[in-house]
Amino acid sequence: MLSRPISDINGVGEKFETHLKELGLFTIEDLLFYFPFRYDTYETKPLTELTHNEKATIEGQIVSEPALSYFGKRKSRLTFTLQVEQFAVKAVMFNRAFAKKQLNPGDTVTVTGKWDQQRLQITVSQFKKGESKSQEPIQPVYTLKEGVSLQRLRKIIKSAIDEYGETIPEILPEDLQKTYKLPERTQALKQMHYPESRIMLKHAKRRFIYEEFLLFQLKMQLLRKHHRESTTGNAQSYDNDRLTDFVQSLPFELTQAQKRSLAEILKDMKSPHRMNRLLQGDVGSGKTAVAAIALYASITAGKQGSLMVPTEILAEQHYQSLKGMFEGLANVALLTGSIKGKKRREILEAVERNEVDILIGTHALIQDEVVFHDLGFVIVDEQHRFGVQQRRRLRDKGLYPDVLFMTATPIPRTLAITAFGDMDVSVIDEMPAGRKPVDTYWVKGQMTDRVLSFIKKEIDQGHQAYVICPLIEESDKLDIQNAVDLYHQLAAVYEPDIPVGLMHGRLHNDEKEEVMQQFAENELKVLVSTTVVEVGVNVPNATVMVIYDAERFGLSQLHQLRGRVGRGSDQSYCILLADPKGDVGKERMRIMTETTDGFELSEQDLKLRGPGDFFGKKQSGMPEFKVGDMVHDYRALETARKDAAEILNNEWLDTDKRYRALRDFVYQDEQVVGDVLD
Ligand SMILES: Nc1ncnc2c1ncn2[C@@H]1O[C@H](COP(=O)(O)OP(=O)(O)OP(=O)(O)O)[C@@H](O)[C@H]1O
Repeated sequence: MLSRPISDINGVGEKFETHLKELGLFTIEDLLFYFPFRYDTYETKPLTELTHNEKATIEGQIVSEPALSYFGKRKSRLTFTLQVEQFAVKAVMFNRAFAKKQLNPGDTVTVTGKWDQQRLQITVSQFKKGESKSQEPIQPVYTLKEGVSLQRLRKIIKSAIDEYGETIPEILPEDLQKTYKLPERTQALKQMHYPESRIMLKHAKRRFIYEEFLLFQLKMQLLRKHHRESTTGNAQSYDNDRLTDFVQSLPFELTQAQKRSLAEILKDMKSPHRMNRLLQGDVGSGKTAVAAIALYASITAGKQGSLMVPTEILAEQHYQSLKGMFEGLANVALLTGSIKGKKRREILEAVERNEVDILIGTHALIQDEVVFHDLGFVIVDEQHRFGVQQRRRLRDKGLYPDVLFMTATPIPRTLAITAFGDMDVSVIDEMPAGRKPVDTYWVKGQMTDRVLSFIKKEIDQGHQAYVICPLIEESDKLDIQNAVDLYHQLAAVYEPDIPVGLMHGRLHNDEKEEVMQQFAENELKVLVSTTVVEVGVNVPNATVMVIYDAERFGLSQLHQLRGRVGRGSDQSYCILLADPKGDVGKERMRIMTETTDGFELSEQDLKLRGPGDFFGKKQSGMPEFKVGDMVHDYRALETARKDAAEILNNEWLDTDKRYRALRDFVYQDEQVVGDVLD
């Protein structure tokens, strides 16, 4: 019934239907669930309770003849006096000359607009004749389009409710409705469109938020379960003794959090199901170390492993460090876009012949020419930088390889459970012993000279410094110019005593490699760089991170950059040079100086920016909710997640009569039925 076309509703002709389709409304169900994005309230308050500049609704009697005047090109102003309680209020209406005829002294009107406390004046945006009691106090506001006016939309929604309202199925089982005191579905739906009171609207919203989150969580968790149970994977029987020897050969003892994450990963590897796990941890918490051990486990099981990272610098760095770690134990090779010709062919052949145990690289790894002999384990670093397609292509190069995603962006729990509800998650929430939190300062641009002498002082003590240049877009020519300029400026200050290097994305790969190598070997003391060093770069001797125009970066990015220092046991410093104009910018700087905990910081970031922005718009892949808001309605989300888990654990969805309607609804989604996942 509800899936019938919208044209079945009285008053929807062909033309109107076309306009509605442009709004994404095809069926009666689409229309019924096309909820307002906002509600305006028109409840009157006594004048004395109004605050200056508030949007207010007042009711009064017109006591002066409305006066119309014109100004500019066809602009008009209509003014009249209203008697409200014992006060004379001036009402001003712009560009509504037509209203003069409708408004007469003695009339009672209800006007809504911006309230000016000092002048006892209201700038009217809406008016209605008659007392406020006769008006609807809460007005829904919908997204509209040309050809679809508010009145017309409301009219057909009303017809749809009248005609089809009773056929809307209740999908939540009674016990859940009772537990959370949720109104019944049809009733709630009516309230969403025609709210009778604030409180009834609140309950209606609560119901739909919960319903939306529960359905989402059920689908995500079903996908995960499905993935675990039905996909054949490889039970990798790794050699425990060799693995233990390897772990013991590392120059440090693993933290408890590293051990826990490793155990979770190894358990997945041993099981016949395919691993689909996210390893997250703060910058420098030792994720790469865990990943390396897991890769080694896979090798002892006779498989090949592969590590895909987002930048060439990072690929090179991982290659160098893994080569060192696996000296005499495994063959490690590097494949990036800049390795060409004969060398490339040799590497590819070696990979195919199983002479390479671990292949590290950028997205060059997913090209068709790369053929593995037996790929058993895939690690994808900074996974949100790769598109879903890219990740899938790498995974498909093996026969059901285990997949581990790593991210150094500590994802707030709120987001993790929604965005990655289909993955298992391991968290490294502990820093290696001996780390000192990075001291972070926010200074104004005019203090640059003092910052430069501070850098010198640290370098005199044998340390190194990064100076990050004001840019956001690596591809922007102007920004590269910024980096080059800053480099010349600093070279003029420091050289020849202190060698300064320059790094940016437009450098030739050989040059990049060379600069990084020189910095890693302490030949360069200061590295002026764009954000290419943002992820993963590991030079523990660097203790200073200076960020120019820090207000131009988001909190997560600042935190990533700061994570390049404080990687050894020496005290490190992060200096944010910033003159933020707006409050959000100032707030960001303040948060940075107050916390070094990446998880806390990203929660704050989420609040400042909103979830849509968190991963960058394009790659976000974040679910969009119609009624719920992940940040604001966090508790509902958490509750829904737990309830979904309980429903699935008890198999109520499949076996319990009370859950039948919910089950039908969940299984309507093709994603849940098919084997789609990434
Ligand atoms: N348990 C540990 N104890 C001491 N040092 C450790 C430990 N684990 C890793 N390290 C060292 O800490 C540094 C950071 O580790 P690693 O590169 O693995 O972190 P990461 O989480 O991958 O960092 P990022 O997110 O910045 O890429 C490295 O120099 C590494 O050798």
